[in-house]
Amino acid sequence: MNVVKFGGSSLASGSQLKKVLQIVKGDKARKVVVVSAPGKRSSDDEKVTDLLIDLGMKALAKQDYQAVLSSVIARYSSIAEELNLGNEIIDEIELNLAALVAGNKQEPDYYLDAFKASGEDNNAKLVAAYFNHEGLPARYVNPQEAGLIVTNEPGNARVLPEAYEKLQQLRASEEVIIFPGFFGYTKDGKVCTFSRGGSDITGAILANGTQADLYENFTDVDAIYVANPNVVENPKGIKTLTYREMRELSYAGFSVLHDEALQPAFKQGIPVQIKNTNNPEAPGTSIVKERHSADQGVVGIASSHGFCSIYIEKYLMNREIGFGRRVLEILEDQKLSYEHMPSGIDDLTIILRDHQLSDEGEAALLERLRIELEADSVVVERNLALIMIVGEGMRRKIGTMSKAATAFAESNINIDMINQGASEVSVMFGIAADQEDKAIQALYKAFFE
Ligand SMILES: Nc1ncnc2c1ncn2[C@@H]1O[C@H](COP(=O)(O)OP(=O)(O)O)[C@@H](O)[C@H]1O
Ligand SMILES: N[C@@H](CC(=O)OP(=O)(O)O)C(=O)O
Repeated sequence: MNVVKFGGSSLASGSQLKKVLQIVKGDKARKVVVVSAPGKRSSDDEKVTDLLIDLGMKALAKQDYQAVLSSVIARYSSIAEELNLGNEIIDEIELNLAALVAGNKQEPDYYLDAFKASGEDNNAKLVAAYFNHEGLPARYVNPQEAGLIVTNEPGNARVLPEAYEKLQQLRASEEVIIFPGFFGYTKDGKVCTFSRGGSDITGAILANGTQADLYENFTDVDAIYVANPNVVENPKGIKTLTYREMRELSYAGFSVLHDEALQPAFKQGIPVQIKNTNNPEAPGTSIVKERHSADQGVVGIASSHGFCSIYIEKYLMNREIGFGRRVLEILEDQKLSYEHMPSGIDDLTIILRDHQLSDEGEAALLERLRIELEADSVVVERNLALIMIVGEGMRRKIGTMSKAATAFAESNINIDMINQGASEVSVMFGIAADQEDKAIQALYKAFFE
C-alpha cells in the first residue's frame, strides 16, 4: 500500500486535478492520498495558504477582508467549475470560511492556524467530491477522526508518538482516503498546523502510521536536482539519495521536501519517491536507507539565507570549565534557538536565524555575553547565507574541501565560516547573502560539470 502526497502545484487548477485522478487510478496500491491547498498556477499567482493568512490577519485586526475572502472562494470555485462539480462543495467551503471568521479571537495564533489549515481541509473535501463524481470511491478523512494528534505549537506543531498507532486503522478503508495535509489536532481539540510546507510531514506520518510500502511525493519537477533549478540552469537530476543526505539538503534549502518529513519515513524504513505530477512517467528520485554508488562524493549543493553569526572571543576559553554551558544558558534566557556552533581554541561562533534577533534583542544579548562571560570581543554579523555540500561518500573522498575552496576563490567569494558536521555527511560554508547564487553556480561547476 502506498501513501501519495500531492503538493499545491499539483492541485492548483481543475486540469491539475484531472492528472491527479489519473495518477491515483493508475496504481491500486495508492490508497491514502494526502493533499495540500491549491498552490500557484503560474509564478506570479498566489498560494491559497498565503491568501488565507491574509484573510485571517485582516479578520483578526477587524479590517475589511471581503476582497481576500472572495479571492479564496474564487480559487475553489474555478476548480469546481472546471470539473463540473456543482455548487454544493463551494457552499460548504463558504460556510466554513464564514464560521472561521466568526471564530474565537482570544488566542490569535490558534485563530490564524484554523484559517491556514482550512486550505488543505476544504481542498481534501473538494478532491474527494471530484473522485466520487468520476466514479472512484473516495472518502475525506478528518485528522482528528484519524487520531493525528500534535503538540500545542501553532504554526510549528509536532506529531505526538501515540498518533502513529491510531493511524493504522486507515489501512482498512475500502475507499481511497483523501486526507488534508499540514495540520493535526491538539489533545484538547484545537487545530494546529505544522511549519510551512508541512503537508509533506503529514504524508510521512501517514506512511509511518499505516506502515506503507512506499511514500510517493508528487510535485512539479522530474527529480530532485543536485542544485536548486531556479539558480542553476538545467541541473543534473539525482536518482537516489539516502535519508541522511536528503535531511541535510532539505534543511539547507532544497524546498522540494520538508526537512521534517524524513524522520517518520526513516523510522519505519519506508522509501520515499519524489515524482512529477506533470510527467508521471519520469522515474523521479528515490530516498532510501543506503545508496550503493559509494564512489560518489558530493551528491547535492543547497543554500539558504536569513542567518546571522555571533562571534565570541576570549583568551583561554579552552580552559574555562562551563563556558559553553553559560553561553547556551544566556541564549536560552533570551529565548533564542541556535543552528550551529563551530568553535576554535579561544573563540566560538553561534549561528542563528536572523529573524529571531530584533535590534533591541541584539543589544541585550551582546551586553550579557560581554559582561557575564567577560569576553574579549563579541561581534555580530547579519545577512549571512549558509551553503552546504552534502554526500555520504565525502568522508572517503580526498580533495573535496580543496575543490570547494578553489571554486569560492576563483569566484572571488570570501568564506566567513566553515563547519564540518561530525558525521562528515555535509560541510557548511557561511558567506555574505548577496553572494549566495554565485557560490552555488561556482560549486555546481566544480563538482558536477
Ligand atoms: N534541488 C532541487 N530540486 C528540485 N526542486 C527544487 C530544488 N530546490 C528547490 N526546488 C524547488 O522546489 C519546487 C517544488 O517544491 P514545492 O514548490 O514545495 O512543490 P509542491 O507545490 O509540490 O509542494 C520546485 O518547483 C523547485 O522550484
Ligand atoms: N499549503 C501549506 C502546506 C504545504 O505543504 O503546501 P505545499 O505542498 O504547496 O508546499 C503551505 O503553503 O505551507
